[in-house]
Amino acid sequence: MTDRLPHEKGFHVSWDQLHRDARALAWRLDGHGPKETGGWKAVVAITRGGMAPAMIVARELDIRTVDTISVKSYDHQSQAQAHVLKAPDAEMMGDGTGILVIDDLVDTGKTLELVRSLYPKAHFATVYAKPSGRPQVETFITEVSQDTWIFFPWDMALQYVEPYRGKD
Ligand SMILES: O=P(O)(O)OC[C@H]1O[C@H](OP(=O)(O)OP(=O)(O)O)[C@H](O)[C@@H]1O
Ligand code: HPA
Ligand SMILES: [Mg+2]
Repeated sequence: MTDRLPHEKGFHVSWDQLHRDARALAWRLDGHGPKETGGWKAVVAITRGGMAPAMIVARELDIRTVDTISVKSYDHQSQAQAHVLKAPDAEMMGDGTGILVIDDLVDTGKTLELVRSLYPKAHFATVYAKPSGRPQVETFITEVSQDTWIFFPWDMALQYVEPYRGKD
């Protein structure tokens, strides 16, 4: 995973915004499933960040078969490696034809690169994308610059902030 400290900008996503963007992603994907499987046959969420977007997409597209894949990234002397901790149902996945793989965002693209190597015919969709990862994703909604850290609603809490014009 990319460290957020060197990121210059922050992009804060509320639940409401996430909901609207995930719905927009679903609408973009609607009707674009492959003919050989009669459209999209299942949604696979990349845990954990892909789970909320995947649920929203599955609801919008009326897909009730939902599975997960868990990918863990490791840093070996700055060479990031990833491996699968939990795979989705192998019989359902096949080569990925008709499967919609959903994640919250693509950053370097390493997570999707690994999943794509396992299911080359799947369709890869994220809500947000950064330029380095864009080649790994077929469909996304909003692009942010590489030096932007995206803050998701499940990682944030409402808190008091001082008025802009202070008391002194
Ligand atoms: O394109 P990449 O550089 O691979 O980064 C993107 C991935 O990193 C984050 O997940 P993370 O591994 O932090 O786990 P989480 O979803 O459980 O928070 C994010 O949810 C993506 O899955
Ligand atoms: O910008 C990000 N935000 C949250 N998690 C992430 N994992 C990789 N990049 C990001
Ligand atoms: Mg993730």
